[in-house]
Amino acid sequence: MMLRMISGKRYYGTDIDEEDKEFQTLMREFTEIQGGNMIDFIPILKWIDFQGIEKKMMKLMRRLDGFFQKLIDENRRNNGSMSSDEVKMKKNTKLNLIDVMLDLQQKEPEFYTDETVKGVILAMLIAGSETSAITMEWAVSLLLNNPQKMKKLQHEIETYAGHDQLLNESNAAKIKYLQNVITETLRIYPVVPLLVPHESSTDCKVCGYDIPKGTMLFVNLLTLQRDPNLWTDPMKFIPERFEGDGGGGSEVCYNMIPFGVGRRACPGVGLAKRVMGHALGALIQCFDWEKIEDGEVDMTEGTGLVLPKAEPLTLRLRGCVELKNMVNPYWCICISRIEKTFQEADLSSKKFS
Ligand code: HEM
Repeated sequence: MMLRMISGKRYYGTDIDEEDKEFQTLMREFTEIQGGNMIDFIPILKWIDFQGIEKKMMKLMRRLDGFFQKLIDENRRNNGSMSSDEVKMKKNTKLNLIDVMLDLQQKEPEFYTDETVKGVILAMLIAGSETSAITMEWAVSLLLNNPQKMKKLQHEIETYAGHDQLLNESNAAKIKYLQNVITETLRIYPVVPLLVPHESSTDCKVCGYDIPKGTMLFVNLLTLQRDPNLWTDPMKFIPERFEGDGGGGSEVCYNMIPFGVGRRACPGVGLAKRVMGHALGALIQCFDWEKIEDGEVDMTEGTGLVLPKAEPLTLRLRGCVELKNMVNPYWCICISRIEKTFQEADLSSKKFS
């Protein structure tokens, strides 16, 4: 989805070509290297970088840079020297992010350089893809371990969207319980558990402690959002706690800040909530979900800059509704690990109407 917004292209699906493979490899390598990178957090490790992370990252960034440059050049060739209005008219379709940035480049070339455009592409991909996918994986796992909540959510979705139509973006945004499920998931499993490193620009005091200028500061969301002094039964999955006034912890009180707060807070919060609500809601509307293993889904946390599950979620889905006007129910399988499970289980779409 992020890629389609950025370049109008789609590198995932069944018809995979060389370009798709190259992109998937680059993204996987980036995640792997970044996941094992402690240098940004403990700078002294830079001097004993035995895994050669910095070198590996620089090499990878050169390849990524080349890939993004090709995307930009392609858009530039397609659009010629047209303004965004002309491009829009010509394509009779929505513009992608590169189109918009190239249009800005025409107006302010010294600011919107290709370097800047590539930086924005990278930031969108890195910050916007795994975060939402991993949160949905945690949400589904929590729902499987709490069947009553799953039933309640299915009922709410059915009440809003019925069986005749696939849940759409605006329906999903109105289902309060669905939004509460996502909020509660982000409380227990905040996907960016230490936010991103911040640095004090002047000497200051935080909670009575003197913080000198230039100190790297982390915010530990796991401690904050699971604090028994702030939350009743903090490790229990209770989406209902956000009903009414929030029932313990609203973002205003800073008890819960999965998207950060202030000037450098996540700018993708609106998009993320919409995407997760829509995708998760549609998946739950279309399928009954079953655990494969006996017992509870393993909720062990993995390591990395983001907070993945240690063990990828594997599950069995059974189509539970036949929706009218729905060409391919698989459009909504957007969690790559789930998609992989489908492919492995050889549940081709024809078998699955
Ligand atoms: C579940 C989904 C997401 C979560 C939990 C999340 C969380 C965060 C957090 C905690 C930060 C750091 C804030 C801070 O340090 O104070 C951040 C930064 C950022 N996020 Fe997200 N994010 C999500 C989705 C997205 C999406 C979909 C986009 C892209 C459109 C995005 C774009 C960004 C960018 C560009 C930054 C850096 C902002 C800056 O440094 O000024 N995020 N996000």
